[in-house]
Amino acid sequence: MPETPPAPVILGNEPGSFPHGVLAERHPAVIAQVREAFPWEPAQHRALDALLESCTEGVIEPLPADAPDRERWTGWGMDTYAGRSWFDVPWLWSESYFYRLLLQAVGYFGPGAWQGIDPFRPAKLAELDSPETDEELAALDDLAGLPAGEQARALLHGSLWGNRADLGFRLSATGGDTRAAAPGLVADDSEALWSLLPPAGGGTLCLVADNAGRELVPDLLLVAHLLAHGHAERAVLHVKPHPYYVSDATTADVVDAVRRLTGAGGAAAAYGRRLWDALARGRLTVRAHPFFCAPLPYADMPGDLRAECAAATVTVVKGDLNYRRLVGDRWWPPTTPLAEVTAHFPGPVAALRTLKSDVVTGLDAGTEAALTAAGDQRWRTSGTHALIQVRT
Ligand SMILES: O=P(O)(O)OC[C@@]1(O)O[C@H](CO)[C@@H](O)[C@@H]1O
Repeated sequence: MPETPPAPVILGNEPGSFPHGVLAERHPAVIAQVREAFPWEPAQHRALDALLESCTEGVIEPLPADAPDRERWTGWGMDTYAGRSWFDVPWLWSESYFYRLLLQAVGYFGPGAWQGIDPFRPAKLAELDSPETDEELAALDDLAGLPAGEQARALLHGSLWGNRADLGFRLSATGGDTRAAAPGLVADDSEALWSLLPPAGGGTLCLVADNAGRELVPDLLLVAHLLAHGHAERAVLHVKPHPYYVSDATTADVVDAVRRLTGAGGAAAAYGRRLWDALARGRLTVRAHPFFCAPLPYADMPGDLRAECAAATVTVVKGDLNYRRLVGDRWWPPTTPLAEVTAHFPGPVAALRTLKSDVVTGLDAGTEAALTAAGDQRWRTSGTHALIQVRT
């Protein structure tokens, strides 16, 4: 296969670009949201003030000497980027580091009384308790009467479009209208995914989760179905080791989601009980590897995680950020073959993602031409389009 030379890494330093808007507008909005979410103490308010000033006008500061993960961040490039503007370093790196410093500001890593308090939890719980979630769970009663194959396809699409319900995405003007009509698939390799996961096929599914709440619930429903119908004998759900990108799922969010299901009526409760049972029997495992909050592409995955993905029948990566990390956060021409940019990945991999950043690969030439003909490039970032891509 011909090698495509690596495209330029995306930075946030071009005013008017989507990445620049995230750094200049979304991050201040996230700080404002966090500030209002809890009755913080003066030291936390001062730290949030300092972070706001740093991330908009200042430079990247290293973690404090006693930060528990300082060494890890040194290995992830902190010394290289310290002292530089947030806008001039790889966008993926500055976004990740922003969330790390936000947790620092509110005392998440301790020591102290605020250790382990998730600053995004009120927003996540509000979403989980929303009437929209009620409606989505009630719809499961209608699904129950359909043949298993149709249920599987509906649940796959539920998981895919669940990625639109992204709390961080709703915070800034640079995001699109998440209720926009006429969503479209720009690539659909779902048949390849089903051939990797046939009914009664056994094997292990790795699912790299993205957002909590209205994305994690359909992800869990899909996993419950795949386990119940033997598409996988075992599933490993990879979540974030700590709060990240506003709504990313942690273990606590998995617990909240499963309890939300078991506490609901009808078919939803049956899914919840299946998941509860699968966890108890070791058929479903939750993992929170530190690399899932790393500011690096999956090409740099450490050996233990590589081995896990290599042993899986398929690894399904959810959402926009995981896609950026899978293919590399670069200005790829959209027709760059997916097989080339995912050649590093240690086993079959599937991406389920709504498009919320500029990165896209693996489009066929006709699709790209039709999308770009309109002149409006918002299909890349507005969350109105989605893809199911598979590299076997
Ligand atoms: O991974 P997710 O939840 O689908 O999306 C994450 C996201 O909202 O955050 C980034 C900007 O902060 C973009 O990559 C994307 O729009």
